[in-house]
Amino acid sequence: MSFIVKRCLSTSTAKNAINNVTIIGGGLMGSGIAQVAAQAGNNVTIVEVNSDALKKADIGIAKSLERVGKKLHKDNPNDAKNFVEQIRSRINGSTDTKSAVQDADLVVEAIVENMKVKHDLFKTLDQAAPQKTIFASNTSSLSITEISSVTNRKDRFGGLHFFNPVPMMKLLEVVRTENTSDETFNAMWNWGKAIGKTCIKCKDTPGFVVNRLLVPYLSEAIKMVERGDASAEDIDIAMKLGAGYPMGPLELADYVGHDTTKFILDGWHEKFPDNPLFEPTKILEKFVKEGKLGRKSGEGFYKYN
Ligand SMILES: C[C@H](O)CC(=O)SCCNC(=O)CCNC(=O)[C@H](O)C(C)(C)COP(=O)(O)OP(=O)(O)OC[C@H]1O[C@@H](n2cnc3c(N)ncnc32)[C@H](O)[C@@H]1OP(=O)(O)O
Ligand SMILES: NC(=O)c1ccc[n+]([C@@H]2O[C@H](COP(=O)([O-])OP(=O)(O)OC[C@H]3O[C@@H](n4cnc5c(N)ncnc54)[C@H](O)[C@@H]3O)[C@@H](O)[C@H]2O)c1
Repeated sequence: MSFIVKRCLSTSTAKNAINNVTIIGGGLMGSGIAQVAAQAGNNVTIVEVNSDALKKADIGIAKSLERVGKKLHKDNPNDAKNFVEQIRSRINGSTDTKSAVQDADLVVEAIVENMKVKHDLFKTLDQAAPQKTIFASNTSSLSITEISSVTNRKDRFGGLHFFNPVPMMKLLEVVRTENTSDETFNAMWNWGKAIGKTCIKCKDTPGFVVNRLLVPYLSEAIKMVERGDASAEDIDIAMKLGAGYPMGPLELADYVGHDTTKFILDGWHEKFPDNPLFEPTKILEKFVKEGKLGRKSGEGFYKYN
């Protein structure tokens, strides 16, 4: 990843309305979104809070691309290496939000799940980005309408909700608000298809489709551990072997990140206090307080090295 924002003309995506994509936040999700966009031929800029965070994103992307490259070029390590380098060369890093959106056709926000922090960011972005730029949030649970309310481009604003790990998960939820124009929705939808995802259309309802079903399931599994109904390991084995899920719910909660799940549940509990599905869980409180955020911090229900 180059640390200087420098655009080059991409011929492979000339027919596509969206060529230049800026991703704000290069964490778990942002780095995956940057990777798949670059793999599809987009010029990508990742914005992070400092150069260490950019370096971490770059390392994560390189590791993930190596796995993809090995599969694509099984018999030719040189081609695999070139593949990784070619995709990485399309990704730039920046710590300057304003200059990083100057040429953007699309900005995808993937920062912390907190309305105030997202509002502060989008106010800045709205002033800095050209009129044509479409804004999208990768929020897991917040209202896209509410996030967009601080901008003057509510018609050019929607949700693009990816799944973790982005390079492997095929789904993209494309969310439109009452204000999202047809043109914006179609551009987001076509971009989703161009980067290889299967898109579904969602209204701006809490959790869209997947998280409205998944988060209460994860939360109930955590409460089962709290109640001592079964161990984390046994619950995970049960759901893998008894329900055919690729990961058990506690493994998956570690994978998603306990800070993210806690933000989602807290937000919904505040908005819908009578819904028992959104009641806070003691284990999540404790994990987040202790910095045990799951796989990304090295520990959650399980330990990772
Ligand atoms: C909360 C949010 O808003 C919404 C969400 O994101 S909810 C979370 C949604 N995600 C899920 O439910 C994930 C469920 N888990 C899975 O689908 C699978 O366990 C998994 C794809 C993550 C990993 O698969 P698994 O078989 O367990 O492990 P592993 O053998 O390491 O990987 C399988 C393949 O994926 C590839 N892979 C896994 N992660 C990868 C990554 N980050 N980059 C590139 N390739 C990757 C591996 O190279 C491997 O490829 P191969 O089979 O061709 O060799
Ligand atoms: N974790 C998941 O499984 C998942 C899945 C889908 C959607 N989401 C959503 O995606 C968003 C990001 O989640 P994540 O898991 O990638 O979080 P993360 O903590 O891994 O990454 C967030 C990144 O944003 C950076 N950041 C924070 N403020 C910033 C700013 N003002 N400018 C630039 N960078 C900034 C942080 O340094 C961090 O690296 C959240 O809204 C979350 O709800 C998460």
